[in-house]
Amino acid sequence: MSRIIPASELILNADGSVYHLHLKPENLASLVFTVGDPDRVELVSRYFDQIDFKTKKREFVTHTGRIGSEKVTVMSTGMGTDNIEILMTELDALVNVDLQNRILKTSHTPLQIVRLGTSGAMQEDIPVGSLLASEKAVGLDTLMQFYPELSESQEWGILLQEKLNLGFTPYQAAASEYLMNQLPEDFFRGITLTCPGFYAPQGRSIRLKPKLDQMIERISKLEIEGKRPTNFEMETAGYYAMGQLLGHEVLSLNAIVANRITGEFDKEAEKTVDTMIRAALKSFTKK
Ligand SMILES: O=P(O)(O)O[C@H]1O[C@H](CO)[C@@H](O)[C@H]1O
Ligand SMILES: O=c1cc[nH]c(=O)[nH]1
Repeated sequence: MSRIIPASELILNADGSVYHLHLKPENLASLVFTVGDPDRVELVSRYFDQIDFKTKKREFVTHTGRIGSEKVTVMSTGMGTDNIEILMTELDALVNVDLQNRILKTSHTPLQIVRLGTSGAMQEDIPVGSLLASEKAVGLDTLMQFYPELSESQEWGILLQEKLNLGFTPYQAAASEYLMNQLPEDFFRGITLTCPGFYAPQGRSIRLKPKLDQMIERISKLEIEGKRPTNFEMETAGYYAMGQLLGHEVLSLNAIVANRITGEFDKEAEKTVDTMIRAALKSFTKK
């Protein structure tokens, strides 16, 4: 007999929707595009042929509709891997838990989840305005301290711990090869550092000086099998790790809006994000 998940663990709203996302199973497509910024949701759904469902709770804004005959969802997550843990757990519950009876379903349904985010490059030859798919992501946050060990090798986490003298081992997880193979060649492929903050955790200094001296210089020169860390953002490692543990296909795409070596910010960031959105819709939908 399957465990009945208590009401305090799998929290449902009065209408039967999952607690934070405010979605019911029928509101979700199996292809889900995610964005950090709630205002970016409509920049994706404006390319849908029809929108059948819209909802909003906290930073989680969802539009579900169709491109041609294909059902597609776009939703926002806000910033940080703590939000990604909620997103991935509740998306998974929508397809893999019998919400009425509060038991796990006996068959597993995988989702395809594609992040459409912004990011800062840490290599000079990845200019602002370019697009990058994260092959692997290394999490400098503590989320994976609370979940089972990831099955893949953790060489980047171990190297970063050693070179930055960290008191913990960052975790590492990879993109879905299935989704990556559908992406055009003109996307850079890279090793993404997922940081638990935008300023000091990404080597930025406004009034407070980051504790890690020369962080960007130290990280950007690291190399494993001819590959170097490429970019900073705040969610990808959480997506990849949760996707791996829960059995979903996940890919993170990054519009490079900052270059941390040249000090530039993309003057046409909105255009770069739109180029990424259109490339993703073309690659992952049938139309
Ligand atoms: O543009 P989004 O998708 O929010 O992604 C990036 O931008 C935010 C920081 O400005 C972080 O969430 C980071 O991961
Ligand atoms: O430099 C950047 C740009 C966007 N998002 C980040 O997290 N970092």
